[in-house]
Amino acid sequence: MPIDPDHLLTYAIPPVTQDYGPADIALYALSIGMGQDPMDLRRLAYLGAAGEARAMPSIATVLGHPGFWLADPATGVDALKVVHGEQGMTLHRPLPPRGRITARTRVTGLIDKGPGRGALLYSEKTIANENDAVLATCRGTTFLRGDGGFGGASEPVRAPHQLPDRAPDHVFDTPTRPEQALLYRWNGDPNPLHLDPAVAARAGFPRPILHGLCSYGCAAHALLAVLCDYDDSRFGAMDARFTAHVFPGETLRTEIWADGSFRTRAVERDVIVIGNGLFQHREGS
Ligand SMILES: CCCCCCC[C@@H](O)CC(=O)SCCNC(=O)CCNC(=O)[C@H](O)C(C)(C)COP(=O)(O)OP(=O)(O)OC[C@H]1O[C@@H](n2cnc3c(N)ncnc32)[C@H](O)[C@@H]1OP(=O)(O)O
Repeated sequence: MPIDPDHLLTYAIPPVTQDYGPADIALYALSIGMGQDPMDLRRLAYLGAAGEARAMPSIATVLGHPGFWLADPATGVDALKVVHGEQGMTLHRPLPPRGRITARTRVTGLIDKGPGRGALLYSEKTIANENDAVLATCRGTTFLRGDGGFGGASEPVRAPHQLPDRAPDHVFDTPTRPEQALLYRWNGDPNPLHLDPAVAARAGFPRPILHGLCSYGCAAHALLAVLCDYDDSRFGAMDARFTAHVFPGETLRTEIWADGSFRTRAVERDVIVIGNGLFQHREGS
């Protein structure tokens, strides 16, 4: 049954209010592979190893996470075929290490790629503090592989950032662990595609794949290290496209250019898994 674009475009995703603190931000940092060097105090700052933990900027992508709402049969979406296509975020101010936030997620667009090609669902999440000041805005593209050809518009699509045509200036490796997705899911995405081999097989993968937002967090760590010297107040915005799946246990190598362009490679298979990346410093930092 084709999806009903009007229903999806107006689908009411409930707002999420969340109290978070040191345990949540440490879980997030561990689940994106931070803390593997127990001698590096700059990384360990994000785990609260010495003093209060700092919030990794990319935790904005999971704070107030609405969950895997596309699995609701009322959306009409073939949830088994859903993959995360693109992710962006802008931090308007540094995220405090603890607090109460309210996240509001809404669908902002739906693009029909045609029968057999899929559809793109654009969404936006804003995170506000108790004074209603917006801390961060997150932008997502969900690739609905099984839902093209519903008769919708094929424009406008977001143009992906073009990377420089020269070798990167820096590389930063993050080894992931075979059980990475089992830990990462506790940030709010229990999609069985990442956990259950039978579900992964039905979706067309030989084994469960890593959450896109986990790979995104690994890349954010690389950008924080290389371009911000672990100072989260300098982290402004980050946009990227998920170009191929990642298997937990692979090493993610983020290749970074001085202008903020980046991409991430799964080293063992030599496949670009995040492409078209663009990082920006916070204005004035
Ligand atoms: C906030 C949102 C939250 C969403 C959460 C969802 C729940 C999560 O638990 C799910 C996950 O985390 S899944 C894991 C992470 N994602 C992935 O592994 C997907 C990796 N990418 C792919 O498989 C393919 O690129 C694929 C399948 C994406 C596209 O592959 P192809 O079909 O081969 O694409 P191609 O033929 O090259 O291009 C078709 C048209 O689509 C555009 N496009 C390609 N990749 C895109 C992408 N990643 N995002 C957006 N658009 C994309 C192309 O430009 C092309 O457009 P056009 O026809 O206009 O040229």
